[in-house]
Amino acid sequence: MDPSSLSNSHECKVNSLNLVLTVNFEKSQLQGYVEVSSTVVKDNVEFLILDTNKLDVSNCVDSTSNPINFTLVEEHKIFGRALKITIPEGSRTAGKEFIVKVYYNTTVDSNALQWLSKEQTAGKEHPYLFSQCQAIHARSLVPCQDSPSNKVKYQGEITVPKPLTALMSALSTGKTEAGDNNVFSFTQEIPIPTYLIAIVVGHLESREIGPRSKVWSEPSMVDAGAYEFANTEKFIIAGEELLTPYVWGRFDILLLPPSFPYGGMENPLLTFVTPTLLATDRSLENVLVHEFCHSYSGNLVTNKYWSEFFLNEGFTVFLERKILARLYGEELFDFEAMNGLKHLQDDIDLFAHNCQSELTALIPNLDGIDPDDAFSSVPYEKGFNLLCYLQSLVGVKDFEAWLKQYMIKFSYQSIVAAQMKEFFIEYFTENGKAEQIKDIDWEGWFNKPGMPINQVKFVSSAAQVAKDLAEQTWIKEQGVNATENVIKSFKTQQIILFLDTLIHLTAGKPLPIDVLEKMDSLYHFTDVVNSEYKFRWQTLCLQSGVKRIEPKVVEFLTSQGRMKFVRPLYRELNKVNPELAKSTFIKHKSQYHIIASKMVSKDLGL
Ligand SMILES: CC/C=C\C/C=C\C[C@@H](O)/C=C/C=C/C=C\[C@@H](O)CCCC(=O)O
Ligand SMILES: [Zn+2]
Repeated sequence: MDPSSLSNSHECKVNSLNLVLTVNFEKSQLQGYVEVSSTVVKDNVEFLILDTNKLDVSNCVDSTSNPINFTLVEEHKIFGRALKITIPEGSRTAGKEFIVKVYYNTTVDSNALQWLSKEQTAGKEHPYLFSQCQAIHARSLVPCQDSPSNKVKYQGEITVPKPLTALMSALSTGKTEAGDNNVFSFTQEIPIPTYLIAIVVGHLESREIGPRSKVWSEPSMVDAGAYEFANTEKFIIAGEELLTPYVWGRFDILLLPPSFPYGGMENPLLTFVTPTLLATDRSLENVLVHEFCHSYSGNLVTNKYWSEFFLNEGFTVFLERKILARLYGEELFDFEAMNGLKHLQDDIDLFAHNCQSELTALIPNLDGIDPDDAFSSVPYEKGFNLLCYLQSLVGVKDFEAWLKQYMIKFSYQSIVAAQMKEFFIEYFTENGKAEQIKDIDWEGWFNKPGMPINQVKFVSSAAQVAKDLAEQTWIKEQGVNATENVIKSFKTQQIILFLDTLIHLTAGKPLPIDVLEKMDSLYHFTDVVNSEYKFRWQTLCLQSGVKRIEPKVVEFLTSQGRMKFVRPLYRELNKVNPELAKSTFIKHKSQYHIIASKMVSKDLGL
């Protein structure tokens, strides 16, 4: 049973959802109904139980519009309200189909949705709506069995005011006119977990960037997006070579407004990405590779429960780095791995500081815990390190062969780590490698908090050069002999590692202000476009007490809402200037996504 869901797919399993909704921008509401088709799993099951959160449910009817009894159970603070729908007596037999139409509206408190006024968009002429359902927010978009353990097909019929366009994480099947509105139709024929249901409505335009890919965004950003993500087809081909043919058909990209709270979200057929990836030189395309890799790990082979999130993210980071290494040189794999370890250590330290070290286990206990509160780099980087360790035992070639078989075996399923472990042992025992894998401490890997228990050594000379520049030239020598030359030859990822190393090594012992000023006069970090540099540079400056950076920090904090940037930066600003941090957040709170706003509020102790 999924501790993050109140639903009962083990008794009555939902197979498909048909969302028939009108988008009402005046009220910031989706209005309409969902037709839920389910199969009764056991005899004598009285109820179909769906998750809802902050939804107004008005009625339940059968296919001939006869009313069906329902009750909304008292609200759980984290998991919302269970909707108990009475299954008619004649259908309470295992194998029987049960279809119910649930009439409902979303509310302004629906976590999954962000409604932007026209002033909050780039074009300033039309309002905009987008969703973010991972991990447990689909229930605030549509009544559903909101657990990754259950996969559903879905259809959508979305009515939007002209001239806006609606898109979903599904195939577009048509558009019809209805007076002042357009009705867009969609179908997702591959069963997916509900966290992958997605919708966007806005003034959208698209550009072809490959034989199966388009970039969508507001008109003013679409060319920049098309340039930035031009390598998409190369990633798809590399993924198909490493794994199996891409089954989803299209891989389109939606470039969102700046308040999108994540780098990217792997909504099938329509990956959502933040505009903070627009570095103008394609240097942040690794996020796109990451989202593409979720087409396999996550979207085909899905974690059954959120506690097993590393099956989605650890595998995806591993695939992402494999593909990047194939395209841009093998050393990149170790380079990224070294950088990842640093982030892992930072997050483990942060959880320890907050007395929550148990959440740094690869499979943490999430009973009663909001998955958003447990989110960190642990499932990403520790999961990645587990796979590197397993690969080191059996060799790269055989491990890659296993990975392909793993995808084939578990595609279209939701699984737990024990199934992955069992298949690994079975596969390598049959392939003559029982001896190599006999001492794996699975229990320690899965359940022990903290850093990985068996650390694979990563080697990268490019990483060493970046670290040397930080350690030797700037920390030891305080920049006395620094010139602008060395960094000129650096790739983006080296500059990021350089800045990360400085942040890491100067924690508690910040660089003097004049040293940072000299660095800025040589490297011009204050005015960079690249969001990854900006975030790290501003962090360093705040830690050293560079006062002049504060207005720049406020500008960055209020011009985008990606949690990876805004949460740590607000925390840093709060340490040196709590008044500015709090007043900035309070003033701009409404422009952030609800999830981001909730997390920053907690971080600032508001
Ligand atoms: C161990 C269990 C922890 C968490 C459970 C699952 C989901 C957490 C929830 O907060 C949703 C996360 C969504 C993430 C989407 C995209 C990320 O990969 C982006 C990473 C950060 C960034 O680049 O901005
Ligand atoms: Zn991911």
